[in-house]
Amino acid sequence: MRSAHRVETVRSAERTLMAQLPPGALMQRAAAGLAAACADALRRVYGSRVVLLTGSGDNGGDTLYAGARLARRGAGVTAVLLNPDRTHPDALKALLRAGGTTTTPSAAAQPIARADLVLDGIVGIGGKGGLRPDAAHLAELVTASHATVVAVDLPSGIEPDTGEIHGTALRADLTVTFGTHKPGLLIDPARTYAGSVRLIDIGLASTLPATPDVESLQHADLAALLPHPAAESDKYRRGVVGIAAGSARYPGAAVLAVAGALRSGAGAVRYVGPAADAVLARFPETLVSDSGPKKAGRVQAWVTGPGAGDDAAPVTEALSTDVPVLLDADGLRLADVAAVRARTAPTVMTPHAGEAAALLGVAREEVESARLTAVRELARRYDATVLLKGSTTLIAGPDDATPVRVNPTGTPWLATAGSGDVLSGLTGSLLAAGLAPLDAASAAAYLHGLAGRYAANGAPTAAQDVADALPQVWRDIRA
Ligand SMILES: NC(=O)C1=CN([C@@H]2O[C@H](COP(=O)(O)OP(=O)(O)OC[C@H]3O[C@@H](n4cnc5c(N)ncnc54)[C@H](OP(=O)(O)O)[C@@H]3O)[C@@H](O)[C@H]2O)[C@@H](O)CC1
Ligand SMILES: Nc1ncnc2c1ncn2[C@@H]1O[C@H](COP(=O)(O)OP(=O)(O)O)[C@@H](O)[C@H]1O
Ligand SMILES: [K+]
Repeated sequence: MRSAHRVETVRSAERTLMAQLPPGALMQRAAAGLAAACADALRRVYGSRVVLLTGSGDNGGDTLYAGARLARRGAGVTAVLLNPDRTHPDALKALLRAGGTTTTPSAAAQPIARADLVLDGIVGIGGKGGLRPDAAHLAELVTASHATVVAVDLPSGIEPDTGEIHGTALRADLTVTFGTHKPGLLIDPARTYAGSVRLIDIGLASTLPATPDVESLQHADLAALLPHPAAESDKYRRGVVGIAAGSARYPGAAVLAVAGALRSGAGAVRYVGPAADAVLARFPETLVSDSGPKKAGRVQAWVTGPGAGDDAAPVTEALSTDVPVLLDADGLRLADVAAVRARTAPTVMTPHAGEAAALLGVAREEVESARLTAVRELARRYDATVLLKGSTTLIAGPDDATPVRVNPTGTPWLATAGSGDVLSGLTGSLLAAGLAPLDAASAAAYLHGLAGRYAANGAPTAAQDVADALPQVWRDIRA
């Protein structure tokens, strides 16, 4: 599991750790890790040209100490001081002793244009809001240069706790972060500003709380979560997933939801709705029932909503059962908030940003720019597990104390019609297999993202191909 902690939590853990160590020890650990990462990025340090964008806080201090280490190895290092009077004094002395030089923001254009490497030490976890004008000007010069950009702790200008960006932020190729990930490094829009992220161990794990604020499943977590049939399994023990989806107008949504469910570990898939012929033509193994969800026979989880059009009946009926329900697409609009809140079994909702915006009564852009706030608010309002789809898929449980999950595997190739229907069936299958709602939804997002990558393999793909790639993803994870 990859963990991320909010600034307040990081600060408190740092205080506890610092009290156990000699003064400055943490900053030296950070600077040593940062210098090593920069050396890797440069490949050859001796003779390279390095520019340090230096703010007046400890983020600037880390940067100057790392610059001193690079200067001692033969790099030509120039520090651009945004606030010369308030620059970290000891770190500045160390740089100058190592042979580094300083300059002002107004004279920074030439050194930045000639740099091989730029370190962004303008602001770290002490930042608020977008970059101020002089720092924003430096960010423009960096964007126009060919230098590799390494952000120190975070790309300056992003909101560390949420991944929001208000104004200008600096775009990095690599972010070297200290002690723990910060939520903003994992969540869009800020995530794309961070480039690849390298975590430096400064000993903080010993003082951070065990429960992070945000977390992200990794391969090993998936391998442990995926259901696997045992010797005594039968189709009911493996889980029967019910799909109440599709309409005469949108039969394809039902077919794709069934496709996702069949390839995700359920022992059987039951279908109810007007698209039975289309479903059977493609998947003869589906159990089709003429009645609604309540009378369809044994089912351990229902998926409802994809392609439903305006028919609220199957949605309402599925919600009235006492098994987990996945609500997607039209189902989100057709479901009554009070009915969802009143359920005793879990509900998982899977809106994209547009659907989430409609449910929250805000503009789509508001959801996209503040994903963490939106997913938490929906989970709270509906007392449900909410999976917010998009460039970074987030999953929140109804309880605020539970970390929000961020899916690390997504790919923009998944932005293709019907891929969300595959995800619904997939999630339903994992719910039917007995996974807890947060695990089912985050494991499904993980599998779906990888299946999108496998299916696309660098070229356009379609939703059916994503479903077809699921078994190979499954095999690779279990291997
Ligand atoms: N604590 C530790 O043990 C360890 C901490 N470590 C490091 O310390 C960093 C945190 O340092 P920090 O607390 O000094 O804050 P920091 O991020 O440098 O920012 C403060 C400066 O930014 C400025 N500023 C603010 N907003 C701005 C904006 N929008 N645009 C432009 N400027 C803005 C603000 O200006 P002011 O408001 O004071 O005028 C002030 O000068 C952390 O990220 C990590 O790198 C590591 O060494 C490991 C051990
Ligand atoms: N830019 C993106 N990057 C990664 N994944 C994306 C992106 N855009 C969309 N997706 C994913 O593609 C899927 C699209 O689902 P959805 O919007 O419901 O489409 P549909 O309704 O056509 O099935 C979701 O899993 C979503 O997370
Ligand atoms: K920074």
